[in-house]
Amino acid sequence: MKIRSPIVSVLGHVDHGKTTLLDFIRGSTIASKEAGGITQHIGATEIPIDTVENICGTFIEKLTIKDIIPGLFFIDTPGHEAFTSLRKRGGALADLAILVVDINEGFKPQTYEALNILKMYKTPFIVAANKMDKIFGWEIHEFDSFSKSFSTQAQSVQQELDKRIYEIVGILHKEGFQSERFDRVSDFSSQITIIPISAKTGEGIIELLAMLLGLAQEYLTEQLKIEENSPAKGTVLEIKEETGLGVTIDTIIYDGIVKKNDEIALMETEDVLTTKIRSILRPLPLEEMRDSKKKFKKVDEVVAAAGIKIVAPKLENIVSGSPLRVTRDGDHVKEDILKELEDITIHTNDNGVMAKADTLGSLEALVNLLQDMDIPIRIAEIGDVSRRDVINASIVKQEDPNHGVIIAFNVKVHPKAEEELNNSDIKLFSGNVIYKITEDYDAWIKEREEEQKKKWMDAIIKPAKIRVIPKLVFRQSKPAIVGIEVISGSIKQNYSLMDLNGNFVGTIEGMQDKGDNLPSISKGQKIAMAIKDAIVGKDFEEGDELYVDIPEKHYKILEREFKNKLTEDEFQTLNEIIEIKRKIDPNWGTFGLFE
Ligand SMILES: Nc1nc2c(ncn2[C@@H]2O[C@H](COP(=O)(O)OP(=O)(O)OP(=O)(O)O)[C@@H](O)[C@H]2O)c(=O)[nH]1
Repeated sequence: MKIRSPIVSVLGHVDHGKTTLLDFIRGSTIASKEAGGITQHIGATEIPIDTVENICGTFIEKLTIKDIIPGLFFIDTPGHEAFTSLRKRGGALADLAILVVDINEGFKPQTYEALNILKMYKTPFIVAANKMDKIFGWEIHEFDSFSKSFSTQAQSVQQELDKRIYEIVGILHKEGFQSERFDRVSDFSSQITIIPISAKTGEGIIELLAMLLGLAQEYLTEQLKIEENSPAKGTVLEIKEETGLGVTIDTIIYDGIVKKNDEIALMETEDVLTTKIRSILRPLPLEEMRDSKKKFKKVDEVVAAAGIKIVAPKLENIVSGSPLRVTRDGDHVKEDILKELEDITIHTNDNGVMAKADTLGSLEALVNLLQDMDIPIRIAEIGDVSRRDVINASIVKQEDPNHGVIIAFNVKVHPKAEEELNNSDIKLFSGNVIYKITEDYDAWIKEREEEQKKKWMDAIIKPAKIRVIPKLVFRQSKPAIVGIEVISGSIKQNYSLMDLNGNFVGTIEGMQDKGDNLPSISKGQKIAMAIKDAIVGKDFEEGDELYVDIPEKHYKILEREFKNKLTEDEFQTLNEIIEIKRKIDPNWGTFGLFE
């Protein structure tokens, strides 16, 4: 058994300072050479524990974990990519996370997204409230601890900082987390720690590093134990073509050992690949890299945690985020990986949306989110949007218009697919903020439902009443043409009319005002109406009030869906119509048991 370094990922909204923070941590440690500096990995930087101790001094005296872990392993890919591509089965690859929030801007869309990812994977995290040096009046004390620097600030500056911290506390509370500024936290296992920092001046970095160690001690002692001699497990960060080497994979190994000539299993878009490692490459230390063109050193074996470049045949179709497993005779690694691929990509719905994402991890995040929203998924795939995807969506759309769409996260659209999209009415929801994409989709569905309702509403015969104006009979019959006034509601051609006793009077053949044909009329309008099949003096008289005859089915839909959309006088007229109808059939418009 060996204890490995905790893997730490940095997340946050664009420009809130993730890269600057990582650079600062790296830079300050490169500067302190006497402490042994840092180890470069592919996609990661390891800060040896001696260095962390040197920086933090008395801040970590009480922690015992510093005596057993080799260091802190920071993942260099900042942002949500780090999380969505850096996964291991059923969880995030990162053991800990730093959620960077610009203290002056607060939470932004990608901050929420990062928080959701942390929730999904249940990753312990701290909040770095960055750019505190930008608070008006802040006096910079480079590299100082937060506590020291804060104590020298003017009272108004201190108050302003706290005000902003409490805004973050408020938001986190809404998101289901208790949180506090780190020096006021009473229970580290239930409260999220907020550390005000400046990634630019280095203020507060001491506490940030100390707190990461504290968290590691609180949560991770078991998780960090690895078996040095077990076959390695890792995650593919990136697939890269390198001159002279061909296609290579940048990989983080989080457990076990990997050796040259080992057989490894990896995931392709639709299958599992096994291949043999030709060489393992590690980046050279920073100074050596500057002097020579060579960036890597060949090594024979590597033990977790490590970031390495692997050279092997047939790596062209590996997906980023793929698990990497060293295989040994007779184990089930291949089946395991295939099962994992199926868990994420196979969906049994005949009708459902098409989900596309760039990496396995981002596809998993997208699939999870869609499932949480009860959106059925027909196909989930890694890769850019292709013409075939658009055609597939069109097929679904014929059956199920709401789900004949493509929801694409962090991928491109092939020119052929673009063309196909332009020529069809398939909707593409795409972008690089997952929950913004799903929100847009949701909004679109709601809009469609409203439109649909409006169409229904228009098609439904609604309550209305007219009065036949005396002395305005233009024709007695075939059709009867009389002057009328609409007393309530609105009326369209082809509506049927009934009298006060529910007797059928005739069907409206046409409506005219000053020679213009009118498709519909509404309350207050006086017009000439042609009524088919009716005879004035027999079916109705001058001065009569006539009602629109509402079919029972329409009434039921009105009652169920649109009652609140009726105007007051329409509502009154509806009640009169019900009364008339029920004089003939007491059960008219009542709902049966199975409706
Ligand atoms: N004043 C001040 N500026 C900062 C601080 N941290 C970052 N910045 C500046 O903010 C800008 C964005 O910082 P980055 O580190 O690139 O932000 P990021 O979150 O990595 O952004 P992406 O990599 O694009 O997602 C840069 O101009 C930084 O110099 C800070 O603590 N104080």
